[in-house]
Amino acid sequence: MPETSEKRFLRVLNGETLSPPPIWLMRQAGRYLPEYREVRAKAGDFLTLCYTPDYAVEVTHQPLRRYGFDAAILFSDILVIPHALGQPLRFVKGEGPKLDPVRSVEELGSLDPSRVLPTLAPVFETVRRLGKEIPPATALIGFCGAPWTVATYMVEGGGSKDYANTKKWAYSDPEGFDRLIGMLVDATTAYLIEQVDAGAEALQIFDSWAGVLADDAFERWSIRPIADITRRVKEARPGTKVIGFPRGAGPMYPAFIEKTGVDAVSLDTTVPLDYARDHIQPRCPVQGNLDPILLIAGGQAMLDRIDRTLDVLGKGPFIFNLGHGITPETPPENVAMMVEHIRKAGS
Ligand SMILES: Cc1c2[nH]c(c1CCC(=O)O)Cc1[nH]c(c(CCC(=O)O)c1C)Cc1[nH]c(c(CCC(=O)O)c1C)Cc1[nH]c(c(C)c1CCC(=O)O)C2
Repeated sequence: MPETSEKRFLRVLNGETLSPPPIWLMRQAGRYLPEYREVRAKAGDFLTLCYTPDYAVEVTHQPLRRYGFDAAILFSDILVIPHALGQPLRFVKGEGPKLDPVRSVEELGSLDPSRVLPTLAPVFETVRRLGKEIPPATALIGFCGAPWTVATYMVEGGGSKDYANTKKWAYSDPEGFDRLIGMLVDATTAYLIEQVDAGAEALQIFDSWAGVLADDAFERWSIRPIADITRRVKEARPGTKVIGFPRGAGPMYPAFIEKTGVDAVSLDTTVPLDYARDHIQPRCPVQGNLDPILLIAGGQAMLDRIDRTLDVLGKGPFIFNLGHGITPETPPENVAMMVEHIRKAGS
């Protein structure tokens, strides 16, 4: 018997196969929901939303109320780590996050790891409150960005198309770049342990830009730091479940699972279902991977793909999710249709 509670999401992380599968969506709290936009307007600034437990708890609840998802994910952002290290960060409407870039070992001197946990205290308060307030059958997921993905924002100063500044630093001064990655490993490990202590029941590590690295660079800057974080969190808090999301890793998914020690992986949209069933699911429970744009299109195309996904992955440990975050253009009624269809198909 699994040693966890009966929460369906945790049972699958422990290796059980459930029909219908548990469901949650990456970025399930967000701008596609009018009630989110209302709280967002009240908070004014996005970071104020993340750092005000009253607001963050409320927006975490919103998708649960509508759809009864099997898991809640803490409302915060992967970029609170650079912000808490002291790197100036703002969210510009229509442009996404903007940071004052750090591009050398010398510039790392402006960052202060001792600020991280005190600055993030409101996030831990949000987790504590969610643990008490979410429905008893709903699991609570904590999260962080993976060091590589967070580093791309820190070095580029925001989003990027080619990650050229980050790669130039990494390739020309790998030891120096490792200092940044090491700083992120330390800060992220402490951040995740605090989330577990506050009540997070599983953790997801988002490596959204892992797929732009060649195999040796993927090994050094995606796998190795995630392995370090996973090992250290599990040593400090035995039994903690960790889900990895090496988006775009393709045929490197199996090596990622073996070498990082994560308990489950989130599959991006490009991972073929048959490949996932044959080469990934035998190694660990999987989560994914509906194209978020199919959720905008809706209709029969969406329902057909859901059926095929359930058909191929539903015979093993599987959590229904998207292959990447839900987008602001998604009609909320399509999400309702998706959830209803999955639950009907499995009952
Ligand atoms: C790369 C990344 C970020 N943030 C995140 C990632 C990894 C996952 C992924 O690849 O999608 C993760 C994230 N961001 C957010 C959450 C909250 C929890 C949830 O999933 O509901 C989570 C898990 C809230 C958010 N984070 C952000 C919003 C929108 C902010 C707003 O309301 O204006 C939300 C709801 C802002 C954000 N945050 C980030 C960007 C690039 C942006 C701007 C682009 C965008 O707006 O989608 C960085």
